[in-house]
Parts: sequence; C-alpha cells; structure tokens
Amino acid sequence: MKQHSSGEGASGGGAPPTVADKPTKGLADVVAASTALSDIDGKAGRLFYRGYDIHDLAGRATFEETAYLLQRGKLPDREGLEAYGAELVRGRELGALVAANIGEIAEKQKPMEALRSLVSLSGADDPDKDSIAPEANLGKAARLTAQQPLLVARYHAARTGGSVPDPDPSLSIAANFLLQVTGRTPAQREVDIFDTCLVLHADHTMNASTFAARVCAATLSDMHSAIVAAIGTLKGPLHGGANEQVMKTLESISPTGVAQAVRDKLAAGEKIMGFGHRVYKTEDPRATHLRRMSQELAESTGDDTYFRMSKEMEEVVFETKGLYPNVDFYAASVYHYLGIPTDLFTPVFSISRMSGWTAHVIEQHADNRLIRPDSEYIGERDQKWKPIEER
Ligand SMILES: CC(=O)SCCNC(=O)CCNC(=O)[C@H](O)C(C)(C)COP(=O)(O)OP(=O)(O)OC[C@H]1O[C@@H](n2cnc3c(N)ncnc32)[C@H](O)[C@@H]1OP(=O)(O)O
Ligand SMILES: O=C([O-])CC(=O)C(=O)O
Repeated sequence: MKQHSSGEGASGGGAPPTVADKPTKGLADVVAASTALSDIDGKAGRLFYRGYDIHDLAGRATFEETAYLLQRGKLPDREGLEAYGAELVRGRELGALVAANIGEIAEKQKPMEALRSLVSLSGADDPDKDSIAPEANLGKAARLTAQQPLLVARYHAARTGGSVPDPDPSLSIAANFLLQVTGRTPAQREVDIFDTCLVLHADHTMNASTFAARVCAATLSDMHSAIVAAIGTLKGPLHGGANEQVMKTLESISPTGVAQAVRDKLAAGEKIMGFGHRVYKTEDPRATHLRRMSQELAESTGDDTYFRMSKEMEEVVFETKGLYPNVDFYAASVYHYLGIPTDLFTPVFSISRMSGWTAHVIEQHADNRLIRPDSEYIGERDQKWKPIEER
C-alpha cells in the first residue's frame, strides 16, 4: 500500500511501511518488460536465447551467430551469416572522434569509464545517429557489436604504449580480440573457448544493465545513449564488475589458506564476489560451462592454482552460505588463463553483452511505452517554510 493512500505520513504517528520492508525491494520478481530474447528458469537452472537452450548453443554456435540470433530474430543460414560477417567487418571502422581522443581517455580513465566515453564518441560519428527507425537500429546494433572489441583493444594499446594489428577480416571476433590483446596468435582451442564465453554472456533477461538500456531507449532516446547507460551499469561490482573482483580475491589469498580466508570474509559479513544470483536458485547453467573450460585451460597451461582455489572457494561458500557460483566466478580464471589483463574482464563482458543490449533496444523501440515506475515517499511531511536566518 502506498503511504499517500493510507493517509499516514511521518507526522501521522507510527512508522509507515517502507519499500525496504517489501519483497519487491530492488524490483525483485517484478516483471518490467516483455521480451522474446531470453528466458530463465531460475529453479531448474536453465537459460534460453530465443528458445534455444544455452547448453545447445555453448560450444556449437559462434558469437557472430548468437548476435545475429538475438538482433535479427533467428539463427542465420550460411548466406545470412556471411552477409552479417561482412557487415561487421565494414562496421567496425572507428570514427574520427574516437581516434582523436582515445589517447587522452586511455591516460585518464579506467577501462569501463573509457568505454562509456568511447561509445558515446562513436555515436557522434555514426551515420544513422539521428534515427531510431528499425533499419537504422539494425545497422547500429551490428556496428556497436563490431566496434566494442576494437575499442577495448585500441584502449589497451593506447595505455600500454603499444599498437594493435588491424583486425583480420578472415578471423572471428574472438580470434581477433585475443590476438590484439595478448599480442600472440592464440591456439584454436583458446579461440573456441573464448568464443563460447562470448556466447554465454550475450543476454540474460532483465539484468540491471539491460534494464538500464531499456529505460533509456523507452524515452525514445537513441541506441548509443542506451548503450552508454548499460555500460555504466555493467561496471558495478554487484553486476559485471564482479568478474574482476573475483580475480582480485583469488590473487589476494594464499593458495593454501583458501577455506580459512573465505570463512573469515563471510564471518566479517563480506560478500564473496562471483556468488549468488537474483534469479538462479541453483547452479547458473553458464557456470557449468565456465568451470569446465577453466579446468581444461588449467590442465593445458600446466598451472591449475587458480582453478583449484576456485573449486575450494566454491565448496566453502556452498557449505557456509548455500550459494552457487554465478557467471562471473569461473569466467575470471578462464580469462586469466587466456592471458587477458584482469582489468579488461568486465570490458570483455561488455563485448558479449553488446549483442543482447542492442537487441533489447530494438525490441523496446518496436513496441514502446515509457518506463516510469512509482516510488513510495518516506520523507517528512507538512514542513513549515522558514527564512534562511531562522533555520
Ligand atoms: C553478471 C552478474 O551480474 S551475476 C552477479 C554478479 N555479482 C556478484 O557476484 C556480487 C556478489 N553477489 C551479490 O552481491 C548478490 O548475490 C547479487 C547482487 C548477485 C544478488 O543480489 P540479491 O538478489 O539482491 O541478494 P542479496 O544481496 O539481498 O543477498 C541475499 C542474502 O544472501 C547473501 N549473499 C548474497 N550474495 C552473497 C555473496 N556473494 N557472498 C555472501 N553473501 C551473499 C546476502 O548477504 C544476503 O544475506 P542476508 O539475507 O543474511 O542479509
Ligand atoms: O541476470 C542478472 O541479474 C545478472 C546476470 O547474471 C547477467 O547479467 O548475466
């Protein structure tokens, strides 16, 4: 019940109920939009993109096919995929504003802040920047998906004083990115694993960053503005920023003292990053794949320290709190084994989620209504105005 309708304000005696007392705090279980993009069964631990089980897509669909599926509504046939691939290659050219500013941005901004700025700048150079028509949105979705890995790679090169090779049009997004960021030609199995990571992170119903994108898009603002809102939202450690924090935790504790360190953190009331989820009440299906890939890379690199530590953390957190790892937990050790710098883990998440965010903006614009929830007033009432000298 809203405070106004009860007629009981702060001055009306008795503490009024607040949203904090309600099960919907943080909009838990509130259905905020209809979508045909992804679906989660949180009790069974299942995830679907446009009706396809994530377990069927992981290791089979490429990231490019997945992006097409989300943005264009169906899995592409060979011709459709080739045409989409060519569109991605054409669309990844970065504009003049990005080129002119990336050096200074790389000096002054951390990776997710930099991406927020760079995507905003690239919007100014987009040929369809003033349109939210369906065709313009489809083109922008492809360009944003193609440009994001290049923005991350060029940012990394700018801050390290290096240079990146231009993307090879015959290689996938995953292969080009690994090559550009690690500076070495990745093994095919590493490319396949990274590509699967991109597929696993592509979309996830009404997660916080997607919601932010849809709220922005629902004002009939443009796609780049919505993506800037999403990037700022993904950055936080309760959302996409958790993958970087997982790696920092692994690096900060002794491999022989994992159980004690985790128990101490929990006893001190700390959250263990990479665990818990608003929707999954069982294993996150993406974590199943990421755990397996982390183990495989640990074995192939001959250094299983972070995988063993992760497994032990998982056991202790489950025993102590009954919490399961989420997508961010094993992604951390996978990216580490692939040679990706820790502070680029969340940018990597954004490379993948760009496909989902842009598809949600298209969906929002296609059947729009302003998103404007209500709030519950819990402040003072009937305040009497006093001139400044009397306060
Ligand atoms: C891609 C993604 O965004 S996946 C999520 C990435 N985020 C993280 O990994 C950060 C750590 N996890 C969390 O903070 C939470 O589990 C969230 C944000 C993911 C979900 O949040 P909510 O659904 O709001 O759950 P909330 O934070 O209220 O937690 C419920 C209870 O579980 C506890 N809890 C939840 N997650 C954790 C955790 N990782 N470590 C320790 N305790 C936890 C809370 O302390 C709380 O306990 P209490 O009831 O005794 O106060
Ligand atoms: O759905 C969520 O709340 C967070 C998440 O796992 C994701 O965005 O992939």
